This record gives sequence, structure tokens and C-alpha cells, in this order.
Amino acid sequence: MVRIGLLGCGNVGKIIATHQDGFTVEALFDRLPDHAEDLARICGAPAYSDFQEFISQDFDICVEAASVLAVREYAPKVLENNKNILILSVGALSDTYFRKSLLDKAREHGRKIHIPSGAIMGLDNLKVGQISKIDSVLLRTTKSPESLNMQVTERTLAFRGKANECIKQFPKNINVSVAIAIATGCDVDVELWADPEVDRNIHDIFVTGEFGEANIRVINHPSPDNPATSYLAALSVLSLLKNLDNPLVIGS
Ligand SMILES: NC(=O)C1=CN([C@@H]2O[C@H](COP(=O)(O)OP(=O)(O)OC[C@H]3O[C@@H](n4cnc5c(N)ncnc54)[C@H](O)[C@@H]3O)[C@@H](O)[C@H]2O)C=CC1
Ligand SMILES: O=C([O-])CC(=O)C(=O)O
Repeated sequence: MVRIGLLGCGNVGKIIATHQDGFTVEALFDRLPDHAEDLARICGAPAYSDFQEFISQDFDICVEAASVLAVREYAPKVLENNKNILILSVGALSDTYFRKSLLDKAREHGRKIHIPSGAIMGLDNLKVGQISKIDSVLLRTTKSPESLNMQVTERTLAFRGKANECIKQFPKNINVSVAIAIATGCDVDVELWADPEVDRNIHDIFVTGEFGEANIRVINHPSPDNPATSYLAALSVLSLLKNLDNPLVIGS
């Protein structure tokens, strides 16, 4: 059974800790100690207020469900402590220097960095971009103004540009664009729309390349405690963890 340590005890953290299937939660950490303590009361795992104490516990993989800043601060330490890491706030890896240094550290310590599919579908086959030419990738994301911290009364373009710029402005909303960029190896074009008429998180992905064309539309339900985060993002972490020890590996 896979043993995990949970870094980030908010909305996704709670879903993970309350759906332990194929893994067990061994330790909890959050920059807000009461978040970790609340989750400890729910799931029974111990909460730590000191990161070094948390990372010294006996678990196989640290599951990050906190923030881009938390990845920058703690991911190197996780690997240095000889633990694998699952990174949901993958936007942190849009900084190529940071990404390279993290990969070097993973190799040095013989550890893995897992990036779940998060709030989108199709990430598995988008990896063909690493071996076959992709001509263009566009992600058009639509969310409610509330989840983007905006107040608008009509559909409004919040951002148009490249993924690595969008994540700087919306670190809690567009991690998916960086996951697509890493998977494909392409500079991803992003449009981020705030739409008062929608109560879902909609991701439209348009890809053209040597393989042909793909249009993928994911219409996500927001998760219970954070409308900016799709429920699918938490589910994708659960399915990754459930399959970690499975001898049958499905999807590329
Ligand atoms: N890759 C993807 O497809 C997706 C990624 N995400 C990202 O996943 C992360 C978790 O999402 P939610 O659980 O909905 O967020 P949340 O805001 O509900 O919970 C985050 C928790 O992490 C804690 N935290 C934040 N910064 C921290 C730090 N520096 N050190 C320790 N703890 C810290 C917070 O106190 C909070 O308890 C967010 O960064 C979000 O942007 C969300 C949806 C999709
Ligand atoms: O959950 C979503 O729909 C997307 C999201 O917040 C992110 O990629 O950061």
C-alpha cells in the first residue's frame, strides 16, 4: 500500500484524505496549522506544524495540493529527503531554471516527480509532441468571475498570451496550461475568459500537428470547497495514487 504525506490541507487535500483507496495518509502539513489539524480530526493522520518534522515521517510520496509558491519552497526539500513528489500546482514548473534544478535533484536522489492530469483530459496523448511535430496548441479556459477574483457582468477576456505568462497572473487558475506545455513540449497559447453565465470550469484544448487535429472540451464541476478548482483535479490525484503500485499501466 502506498503511503503518502499531504502538503496542503485545503479543498483537494480534504478530498484526498477522505477517499483513501489504494493508499494511506501518514502525515499532514499546511502553512495554516488549523487546516492540517482540522483534517487530522477527520482522517486520523497526524498534523505537523514543522515541515522538517513532517517530511521525516515514514511515507513514500509527498502529495502537494497547496500552491505554486509551496512547490518552489518545499519540492526541492522533499526530494532531498529521498521522497517522491506529486505536484498538482504544476505552474511552479513553468520556470525552466527551477524545473531543471528540480529534475536534477530527482535524478541525484533517484526519485520521481509525478504530474497528474489535473483538471483536463487528453494529457497522456499530448505527450506525442515530444516525438512528433505539433504545430499549435491553444487552451481556452472559461471560469466564473468569482473563481478568477473578478467582477464582470459579461463574458470578458481576462488574459491572452503564453502559458508561462498566464500562470504568473493566475497561479490558482491555469496550472493546466503548464501541464499541457510540459506534456507537449510546446509554447501553449492561452485565452482565459471570465463568464458570469457559467458555473463550471470549461477547458477547450485545440491541437494540430503531424498526428492530425484534436479538439478536447472538458466541462468540469467545481470542487466543493473551492470553485476555482475543478473536482476532476482531485479525482485525477486519487486515480494516480490508486494506480502507483498497479502492474498494469494504462495510457501513455
Ligand atoms: N494541475 C491542475 O490541473 C490543477 C491544480 N490546482 C492547484 O492545486 C492546488 C490546491 O488546490 P485547492 O486544494 O483547491 O486549493 P486550496 O486553496 O483550497 O487549498 C490549498 C491549501 O494549501 C495551503 N497552502 C498554500 N500555500 C502553502 C504553502 N506555501 N505552504 C503550505 N501550505 C500552503 C493552504 O493554506 C490551503 O490549506 C492549488 O495550487 C491549485 O491552483 C487546482 C486545480 C487544477
Ligand atoms: O481546476 C481547474 O479547472 C483548473 C485550475 O484551477 C488550474 O489549472 O489551476
